[in-house]
Amino acid sequence: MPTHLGSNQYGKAENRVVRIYRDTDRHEIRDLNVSTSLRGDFDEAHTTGDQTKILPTDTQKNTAFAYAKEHGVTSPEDYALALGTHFLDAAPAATAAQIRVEEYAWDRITVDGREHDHSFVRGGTETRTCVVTVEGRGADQRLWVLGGLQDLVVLKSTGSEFKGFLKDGYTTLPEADDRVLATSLTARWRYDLDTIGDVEGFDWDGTYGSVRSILLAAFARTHSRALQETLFVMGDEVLGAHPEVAEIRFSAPNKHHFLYDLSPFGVENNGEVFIAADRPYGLIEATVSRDDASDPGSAWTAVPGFI
Ligand SMILES: O=c1[nH]c(=O)c2[nH]c(=O)[nH]c2[nH]1
Repeated sequence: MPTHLGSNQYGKAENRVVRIYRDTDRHEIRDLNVSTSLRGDFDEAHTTGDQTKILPTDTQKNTAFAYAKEHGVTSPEDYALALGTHFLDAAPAATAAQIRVEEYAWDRITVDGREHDHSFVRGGTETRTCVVTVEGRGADQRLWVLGGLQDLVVLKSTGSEFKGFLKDGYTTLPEADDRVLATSLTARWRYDLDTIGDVEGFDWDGTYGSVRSILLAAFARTHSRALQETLFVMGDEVLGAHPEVAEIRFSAPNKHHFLYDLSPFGVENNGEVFIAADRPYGLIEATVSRDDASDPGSAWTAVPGFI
């Protein structure tokens, strides 16, 4: 039976790299989950068993740790760009490298009103993410950077409605003038590197913080007629404030909060007691792009969970 090898990639997933900066008494911590992946001319490794062109995943792991010291982790994006570029030099058969990073937040512990120098408490459920893709070498090299966050859990206790929707014989959902709106937001945004220009000097951390703040403020301020509308407003505001962001994609589970029926007990429930259902959930996904956004190229190739 004739067969052939289709698309493939390989690398080391989920290297838990923790970099501590301890040059002064006030330590800094970057806590990362790093996945590396190479694509290219690796057919023989699969079809004949010849591993000559394979840079082992173990070597990729070692490099991820070594680069945390040799290059440093000033931001996930800067570190991932250095690592991705390195792998194209190290593995001649690779045509592209993809580096995916999740960063876990640590906040300083406050003791007697002062932030401690070297003690931290894990911050929230959310993680910062980035995906860097490096393709080609030398003058033909192309880079793509996605910033992002996942599991940013937000809720508004009013200022949300859902009504006027299509109804058929299976519709039971009542129209809601005032409901709880909650989601665990995942967002990824694509940076336009031509607009950024100086990739090495760019303030990746500051931009991440600004995008996150805009998303939260837009969620809070927008009177929501649907989660779909809220996502669009959030994306539109990020693009309005950040010319260096070409597009933003969202995946947002609608974490339903249903009013609990207390009438059997003769108790009035005036929008005060809800049951938080964990499944099923509505899953709302959307992309907001600039009309003149640059070509996404390989930015989204093999990025899981995105339309
Ligand atoms: O914001 C919402 N969007 C929907 O598409 C939808 N569908 C639904 O049942 N509830 C909601 N809420």
